[in-house]
Order: sequence, then structure tokens, then C-alpha cells
Amino acid sequence: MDNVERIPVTILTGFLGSGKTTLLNHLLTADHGERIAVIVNEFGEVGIDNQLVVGAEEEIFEMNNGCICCTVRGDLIRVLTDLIAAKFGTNGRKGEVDFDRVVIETTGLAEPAPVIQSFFVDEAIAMFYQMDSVITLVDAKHANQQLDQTHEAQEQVAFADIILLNKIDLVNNKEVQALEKRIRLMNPSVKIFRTKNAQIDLEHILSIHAFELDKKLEVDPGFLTEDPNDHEHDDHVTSFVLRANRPLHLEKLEKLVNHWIRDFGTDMYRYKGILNIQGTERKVIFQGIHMLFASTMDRKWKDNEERISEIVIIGKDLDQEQFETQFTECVEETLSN
Ligand SMILES: Nc1nc2c(ncn2[C@@H]2O[C@H](COP(=O)(O)OP(=O)(O)OP(=O)(O)O)[C@@H](O)[C@H]2O)c(=O)[nH]1
Repeated sequence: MDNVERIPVTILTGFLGSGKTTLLNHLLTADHGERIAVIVNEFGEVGIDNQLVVGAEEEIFEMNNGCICCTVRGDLIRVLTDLIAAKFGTNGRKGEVDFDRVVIETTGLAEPAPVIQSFFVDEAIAMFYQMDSVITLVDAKHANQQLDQTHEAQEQVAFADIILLNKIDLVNNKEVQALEKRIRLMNPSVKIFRTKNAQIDLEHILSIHAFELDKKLEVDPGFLTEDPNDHEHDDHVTSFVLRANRPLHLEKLEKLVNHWIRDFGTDMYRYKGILNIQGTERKVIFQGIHMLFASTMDRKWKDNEERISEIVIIGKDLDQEQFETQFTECVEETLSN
């Protein structure tokens, strides 16, 4: 395959809520004329992200139920192999999917090394794909806490070729400078761009050939030979889903969310969901990071769509049962079942 151009791959990483989906939406809606195959991996059993990515339903390959760097790594290799078959019409496929590049959005809890490793140690993958860059989103508001507390956030910074220091609207210039300094100590050669809503000129992040294997080996000399299952995540961090198939009572829910933020905000790393609120025909998207949260109106529920509310919560030492009981109290009782 030496004289055939390999398909460029961009890995989007960054801690929970740092802006990966926002960047992905920017990539998918910008006017670059390229066809992008997107692979999205979420930590929870429910793929909320898929629904938050704009108008690109067919090209998205979801890999949930685990973290891309551990249990679903086999799935990643399968999806990438399958994409090749679909593009080139091999293995009985008809060449039904065409794409110019692949973008992988990892979960915010993934370590990038095992994901990168797939592109070097799997022969078929290495033959057809070429790493273009690892882009790490950093949440300027929450990064210090995340870097202090979690090994995954540190690895994501250490393995980056490009860092988007995102959400600079939420901090002052002095804080941005201090954070840049901290990042440089962890990854001296990384290119840093300051962004708001992950808005960046795509020429800075696509087809930049920024990936340098030698630099990754400096960070972790064994990373090509290590068993990808041999790393550990913090057992205290878990995810669960709250679900309701009847409408939710808005005021009760608002009260509950305020209580959660006040009492558990520090340990609620990330929460996001799509809600069916009584009295509105539209989906409500609700999401947050620690104490910062927002809800927005989305499109109308379709006639044949089941109106199920789902919230994924990822956090440290959270009492799932307590969350479930309290959430159930917000479900409207008016409809008989
Ligand atoms: N104020 C502010 N909010 C932002 C910015 N970028 C993204 N957000 C918001 O931050 C939240 C998280 O953004 P996402 O793009 O979903 O983050 P993510 O990294 O994909 O999140 P996970 O997939 O859950 O890890 C959303 O509510 C975004 O609208 C920014 O620059 N400034």
C-alpha cells in the first residue's frame, strides 16, 4: 500500500464535556467538500451523543457499552475493517460507502494510547489508515480540577498533537495563560489554539500530518507493545442511566436538578440527556459538567417516536439508587399505565 494514499484518521479526545461533540459538529457542517466517516464511542450504555451530532445519521458508527480503550477496542478494529470493505468493495461488499477521512470521537474517560496503538499494531488497519493527528479538547474552566484528579485527563494532554483550549469565554486571560503553562510542562511541543465553542479554522486541524510516533514513544516508551487491557481506570467513576417513559414534571425536575448540583456537583463529572417534558411537543436537551448546566429545546418528537426520557450520569461515588428514586418522583402521575 506504500504508493496508495492511506485514509487520514483524526482522533478527538479530551475529558468529559470539554467540547468534542461541538468540534465534531463544526467539522461536519463546515464547507470542506469531504466525506467524513465518524466513529463515536460513549462510556454509558445509551448513546446520547449520536443524537446531538447534527444531520449526519448515516455516517455515524456508534460504539457504546464500554470504553474505546478497553472493552470496545475490538469493535473499533472491526468497524475500521468493515469500512475498508465497504469503501473498496472487498469481502463481499459492494463499495457502498465512500469517505475521504475518518474521525473518531472517544469517550471523555478514554486513554488515547490504546486507541492510537490500533493503527500501528493491527496490520490491515496500518495498511489502509494513517494517523493524521490526535486533537485534545481542554475545558479551560474545569481543566485544573480534571488534571489534578484524573489520570485519563493527563494522558489526553500528554498524547495530543494539537490542543484546543476551549471555553475561554468562561475564564480570564490570566487563567488561560496559567493553564497553557501547565499544559506545556506536560507536553512541550504541542500546538495550542484558544477556542470558544471549538471554533477553529479547519486547516489547522485536518490533513496536517501532525502525528509523530516518536513523540508518543517519548511519553510512553512501551505503548506499542503494551497489552491494551493492561491499564486501569478509576473504579470510583461510574455511569448510569435514568429513564422514564412518561412525561416529566418540569418544576419538580428543576428542583431536583438544583439539589443534585448543590449536593453532588463536584462529583458529577458529566450528565446529559434528552427529555420528554409535560406540556411541550419538543425534545428538551439537558446537559452539564459539575455545576454548570444548560437545557435547550430541540426538534419536535416524531409521531411514531417513543417519547422516552433518558439521562446519562457519569460521576464519582454517586448513589445510583438514590438518583433513580428521586428521578422517578419527577415522572408525571397523571397518565394511567
Ligand atoms: N461556554 C462554553 N460552552 C461550551 C464551549 N464549547 C462547548 N460548550 C458546551 O459545553 C457542553 C459540552 O460540550 P460537548 O461538545 O458536548 O462536550 P464533549 O466533550 O463532547 O462531552 P462528552 O462527550 O460528554 O465528553 C455543551 O453544553 C456545549 O454547548 C465553549 O467554548 N464555551
